[in-house]
Amino acid sequence: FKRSKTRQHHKPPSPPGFPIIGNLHQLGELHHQSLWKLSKKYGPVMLLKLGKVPMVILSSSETARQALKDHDLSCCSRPSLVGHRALSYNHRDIAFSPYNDYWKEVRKLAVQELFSTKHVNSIQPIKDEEVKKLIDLISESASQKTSVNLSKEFLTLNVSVVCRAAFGVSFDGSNEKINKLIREAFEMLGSFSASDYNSYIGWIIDWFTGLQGRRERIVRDLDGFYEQMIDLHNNQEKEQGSEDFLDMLLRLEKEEAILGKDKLTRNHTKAILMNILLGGIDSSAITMTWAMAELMRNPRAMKKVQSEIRNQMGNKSMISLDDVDQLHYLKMVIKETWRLHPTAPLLVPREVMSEFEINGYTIQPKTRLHVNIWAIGRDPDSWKDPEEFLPERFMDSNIDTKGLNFELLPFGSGRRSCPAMYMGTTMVEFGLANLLNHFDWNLPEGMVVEDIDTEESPGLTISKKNELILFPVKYFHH
Ligand code: HEM
Repeated sequence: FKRSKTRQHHKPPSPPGFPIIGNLHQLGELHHQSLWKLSKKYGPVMLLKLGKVPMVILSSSETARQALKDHDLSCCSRPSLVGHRALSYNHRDIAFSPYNDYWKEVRKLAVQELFSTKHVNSIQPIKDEEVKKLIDLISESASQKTSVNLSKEFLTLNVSVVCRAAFGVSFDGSNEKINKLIREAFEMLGSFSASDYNSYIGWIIDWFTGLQGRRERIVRDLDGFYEQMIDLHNNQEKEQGSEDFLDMLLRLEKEEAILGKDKLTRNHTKAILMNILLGGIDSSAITMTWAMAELMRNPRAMKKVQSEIRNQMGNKSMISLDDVDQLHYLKMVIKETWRLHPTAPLLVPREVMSEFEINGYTIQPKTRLHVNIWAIGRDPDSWKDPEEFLPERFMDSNIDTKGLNFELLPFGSGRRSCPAMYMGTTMVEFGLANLLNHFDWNLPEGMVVEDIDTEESPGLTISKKNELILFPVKYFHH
């Protein structure tokens, strides 16, 4: 008895659940918030049962470090979830692929060809043009004294940049449909599907709640969109040396290239397009919207960031990527935005491959693992006055967002961290710097600072639920 007891696994604490559903009912609409509340009672390593599936939630920087650094290799696979599977053509993408040779090679290819500093800098002219277009559009609103829906405009800006940069395709004027499709896809990806927790009756529940139908429609619409992009591509005359990322994928497809053990097919190409489309557009747009919302809620920080930009840039009509490097307060504003509003609050779920321990608790293979970076950003052990938006907290600190400071992980950490950190960060910094330079921003008539809410809409990524609508006033340098 003594021997069997010492061999017993030490399970993390769990909130009590119900038979069959386990803790599913405790997830609420905004999972990260419900899990944050539960973690205050059950601690930074918590085990939940979703149906039969064990899920561990880590809610402190220290436990995140243990998982993502010390045991990264034991937990860097992804679970096979119904929604992810459908959107990724059976995990043929980068983000939802399990840890295998295909994933290693396709990620390496994307890092070299698309996300490298060299490539990101080479697409700067596209960003310049698209940001200029947005400035012109907002200037028009300023002169007409009409409002601008920043949530929508940031999404449109990022659709244009990403589609032009990665696929060489412009969708001027037809972005509305894509914007909606992307948002719906993320909501679907973040919703917990019953089929993932009960393989016998789950699909009936999903069918009954309409999730299955919605999923099928989104997958069909996105597929149509990729086809459209590929067609446009095939019909374009390309000059030599002007191959973009999609050209390269189509070429590799033709050459029947092998990545890991997989021969690259049309479905692989589409799955990779999905990652770029969903990963690339939504996250930057969401961050830009939250940053503007927080600056509007904190006029002192708004004044300070605008003074920095305007004093340092003089009357430059366009702030370049190099200029942005000198804008230290702007960078602090963006870090503070990511602390309070991380794009993917629970990161992308991981799956444990081999047993390891965190804080003395055993984490078993096949467990789903989430790191609640939303909770970590509000942890009073890591942050003083965590609810306050205070960019100055980064003034004398070395904390950055590259995945080595576990109290701030907007891009995750370890093998599965975001491969497009540089691309995402530069997009956010560049876009915000220019808009803050060119315009002052007012609230709609009758609205006061306290009326700007921070309600979130659910999903794998959390956008601002109520759109941010502001009145621009053109700023002229004296
Ligand atoms: C502000 C911008 C961005 C933020 C905050 C962000 C955040 C994240 C996060 C939190 C993850 C999951 C990390 C984990 O599970 O540990 C991730 C993964 C990923 N992101 Fe980003 N991202 C951004 C921009 C982009 C862009 C521009 C692209 C592509 C064009 C992109 C493509 C990806 C891909 C492919 C993965 C999956 C990596 C893997 O599983 O190996 N992201 N991102």
